[in-house]
Amino acid sequence: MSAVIEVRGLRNQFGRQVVHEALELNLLQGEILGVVGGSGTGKSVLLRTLVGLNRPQAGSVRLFGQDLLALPSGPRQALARRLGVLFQQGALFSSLTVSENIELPLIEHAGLSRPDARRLAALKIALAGLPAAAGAKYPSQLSGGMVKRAALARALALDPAILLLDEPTAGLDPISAAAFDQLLLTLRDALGLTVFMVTHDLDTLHAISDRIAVLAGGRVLVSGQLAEVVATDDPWIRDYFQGPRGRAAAGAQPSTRTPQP
Ligand SMILES: Nc1ncnc2c1ncn2[C@@H]1O[C@H](COP(=O)(O)OP(=O)(O)OP(=O)(O)O)[C@@H](O)[C@H]1O
Repeated sequence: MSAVIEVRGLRNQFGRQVVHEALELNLLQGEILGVVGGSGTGKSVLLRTLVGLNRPQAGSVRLFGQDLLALPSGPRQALARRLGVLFQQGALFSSLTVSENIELPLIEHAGLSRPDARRLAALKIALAGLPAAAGAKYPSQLSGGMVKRAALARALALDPAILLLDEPTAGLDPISAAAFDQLLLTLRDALGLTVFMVTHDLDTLHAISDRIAVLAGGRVLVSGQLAEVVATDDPWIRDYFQGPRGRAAAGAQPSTRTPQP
């Protein structure tokens, strides 16, 4: 399977703090990759680097074979538009309705007229599993789960090839989180998306990830299918996957899962 994102020799440093050192990662076409690691291991910084919001000190990020960091700003922004991002807090504009939040990139980047953008926004709202009436609401009028779906609808606005999600189920109750997991799986299958998902949610990892990458010590300690990762001899991995919550998540999963495309 081909890699749609290839990270090589990545170094990120803030002052004296080295967050990533010689980090290597592949995101494979059509997969859902779960990215885990202890707090502060640089998962969000990695996501921000992949979408061009953080410039690393060294290394390369190839998106669809093109070196993101070497491109001039115009082509770099065009390339980055093939990525849909769901940030940790949703990051919707609070002064705009849900529909207006989705219309904005359609008008700014795709050059659509306001009426066309509104029609397309309504489709994205439905795609994210929200009722049509949610379009006229402001983010503050939505539940946490609805905010996540609205942010997902916006991330899907420009028909991205890759979705990057920062803790998509954080703060959701278990039923809403499980519904969100299933939505991601459905969208991946229906739209042929590739998904990079930072998460602490063990249930999500078990339910929908095809592969898992574990960040530790500034690099990807291991990446592979769940069984391979769980078998890695590392204290953090053992505590994380085989602690009480890890065992509960493993026990809660049905024995069959949608196979990887
Ligand atoms: N712009 C920045 N300036 C300085 N330090 C930063 C910046 N962005 C991130 N950091 C630092 O980099 C480290 C990694 O941050 P990051 O948010 O990527 O961690 P994380 O793995 O996503 O953590 P969590 O699981 O708690 O969300 C942290 O110590 C953070 O303080």
